[in-house]
Amino acid sequence: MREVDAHVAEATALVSTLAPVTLPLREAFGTVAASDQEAQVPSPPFDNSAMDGYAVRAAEVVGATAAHPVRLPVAGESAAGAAPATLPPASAWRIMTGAPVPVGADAIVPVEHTDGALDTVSVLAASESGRHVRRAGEDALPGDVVLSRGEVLTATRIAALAAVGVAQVPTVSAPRVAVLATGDELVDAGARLGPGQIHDSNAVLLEGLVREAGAVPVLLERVGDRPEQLLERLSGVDADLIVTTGGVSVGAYDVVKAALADRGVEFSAVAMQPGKPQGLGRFEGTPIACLPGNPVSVLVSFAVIVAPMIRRLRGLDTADAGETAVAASGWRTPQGRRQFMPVRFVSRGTVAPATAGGSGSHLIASLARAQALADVAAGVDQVEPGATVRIVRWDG
Ligand SMILES: Nc1nc2c(c(=O)[nH]1)N[C@H]1C(S)=C(S)[C@@H](COP(=O)(O)OP(=O)(O)OC[C@H]3O[C@@H](n4cnc5c(N)ncnc54)[C@H](O)[C@@H]3O)O[C@H]1N2
Ligand code: MOO
Repeated sequence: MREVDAHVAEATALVSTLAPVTLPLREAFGTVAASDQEAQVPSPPFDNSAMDGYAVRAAEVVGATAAHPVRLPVAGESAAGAAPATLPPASAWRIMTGAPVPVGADAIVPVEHTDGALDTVSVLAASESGRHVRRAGEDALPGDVVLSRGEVLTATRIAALAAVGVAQVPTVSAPRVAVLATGDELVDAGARLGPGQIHDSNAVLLEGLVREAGAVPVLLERVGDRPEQLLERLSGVDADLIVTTGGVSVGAYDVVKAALADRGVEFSAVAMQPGKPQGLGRFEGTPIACLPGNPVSVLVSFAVIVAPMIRRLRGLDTADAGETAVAASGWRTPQGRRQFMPVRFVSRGTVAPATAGGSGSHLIASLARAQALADVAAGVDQVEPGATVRIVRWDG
């Protein structure tokens, strides 16, 4: 049997990071930055008021109290969006939040600390230089790196770029991942089950997992156990990666294996449970991963093998996050195969098996509770309560 790490290394070697494209910010959500991005303008771009109130010279309101207000003529007013003004000596300037601080002013007195008058204002509290002034560049200066290469463009990062004057960004777009389920026994969700039939849950599982991993699913119409039909379905597919499920084992009707074994896909047994039978290679030049049909095996194979391929396509680091958790309850593990047990978090940092009946690879309904996988080494045959386990996730 092939070691898991060797198989994953072969899988990731099949793909390379997609060529960068430059996208306007609004189209860049979820893509990965292909280069560092620097601020083009300072943030804030100019000194501005943090409060609705009056811009003053702090030195001119020294000692102001409610009992002994300092009275200053109001020389003008500025709302957000106004051009910068100049504060004449011995006066105040009515100002709104976000408006430029007038030249000469060095403090803002909030309106609550005044009588709010429009002609001559009574200042009821002293202020100090710099109070309630948001300084130009205190957040970022031109040339500061706001986004680093390899970072995902999240809402906050896109907002930061917008603020510092970056309108478009070179990014690696979401890869297109084609998904194909196989099997004569499959019918769509909602269809009445005939004898021997089951609902196709792998196609929707993979479609969602691909999305959660930051890629775009391309759902191909399911095929039965006929190799010619499968070849026809895959021929000419426009995708960066193809993922199939089912038909890779040693059964008499293992359609994927029958169709692809002598067409550039290598089938092997990987020392993992579940997910032992696997295929990897290229179909018409496109990287392809052929996963087994059991639904839990699909989830595990995706998390362990396909998710790192998608990460590489996206230009993300494929290294493991190194997350661990403590087992709240124990479970048995198979001999000689590294186990990936679907687990749920019972509390922060503590996990228990998500599937009631152990690690059976058909327990799809129990997967609704799974939040991660616990990775248990091949040499371990029992996870004891309180043991530390490595955690594998499947999202991007
Ligand atoms: N004699 C042996 N039999 C099996 C072995 C073995 O080593 N020797 N390995 C077992 C293991 S482990 C796995 S995993 C499966 C893999 O089988 P296949 O990849 O060929 O998958 P199928 O036979 O097509 O399906 C397996 C199972 O999953 C169900 N299935 C398939 N597609 C879907 C779908 N889209 N949605 C829901 N469920 C699906 C299918 O009905 C089967 O029950 O082989 C073992 N056998
Ligand atoms: O390897 Mo199979 O995926 O155990 O059920």
